[in-house]
Amino acid sequence: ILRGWEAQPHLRPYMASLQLDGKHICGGFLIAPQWVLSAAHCTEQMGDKHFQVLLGAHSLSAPEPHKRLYNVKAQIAHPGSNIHNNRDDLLLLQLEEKAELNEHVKVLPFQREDREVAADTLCDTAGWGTITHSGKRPDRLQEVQRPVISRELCNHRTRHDRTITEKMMCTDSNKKDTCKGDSGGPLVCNGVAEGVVTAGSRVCGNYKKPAIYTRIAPYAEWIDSIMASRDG
Ligand SMILES: NCc1cccc(Nc2n[nH]c3ncnc(Nc4cccc(O)c4)c23)c1
Repeated sequence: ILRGWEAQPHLRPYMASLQLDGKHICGGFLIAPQWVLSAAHCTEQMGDKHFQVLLGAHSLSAPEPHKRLYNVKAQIAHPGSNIHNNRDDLLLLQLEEKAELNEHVKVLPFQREDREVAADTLCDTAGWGTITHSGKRPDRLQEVQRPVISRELCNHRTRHDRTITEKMMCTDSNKKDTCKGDSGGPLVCNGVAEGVVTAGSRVCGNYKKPAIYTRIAPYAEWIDSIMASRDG
């Protein structure tokens, strides 16, 4: 997160850190006691390693009472996701067991009605992604509030030039923005997860490249079918 601020500890108890060998790679969030939603592009760095999911954390390094690292029993990328574009950039992770829910670990509801979030709506996004262009990584969860921009503006020739589908949405990226390591985190509007951070052009903080999110509502049935099909 560029030009954001430290989140109030544990006020975003749905936040997950996807880690490889103890290193934060991507964000994610708890959508059910045993399921985390993230971005399919996050698996591009895995090689033959397996993610672990950190829940209940504010600091990545300090001991905290409700922090717990979960192994992943299954990880399902959306069948339409691929490395060449941002379409269907969703990843479902089934934890080895149901997360222990408490004040610091909670499920975040996601939008099921497939209706656009109005432009200028202020939404929140959070993550342990880089906080400077030089790639400085925070120890504690950061957050930022950004206004939604219309798909028409986001698709302008000088912005993302007609690559934003009706299954994506955008927020203004002037200075304050998501960045490397924030992929997979939620875009929360009025307390509901409307989108999942995707890297898009990977540019951060440049108003000419608005931040892109995979809208969740169009995928509600896919998400439900995967969760139901695995000892749901
Ligand atoms: N704002 C959109 C967005 C959301 C999530 C991730 C991203 N960026 C990135 N995702 N993956 C990446 N691998 C390498 N570099 C990256 N961005 C980068 C790095 C240094 C300076 C800078 O200005 C941008 C990214 C960008």
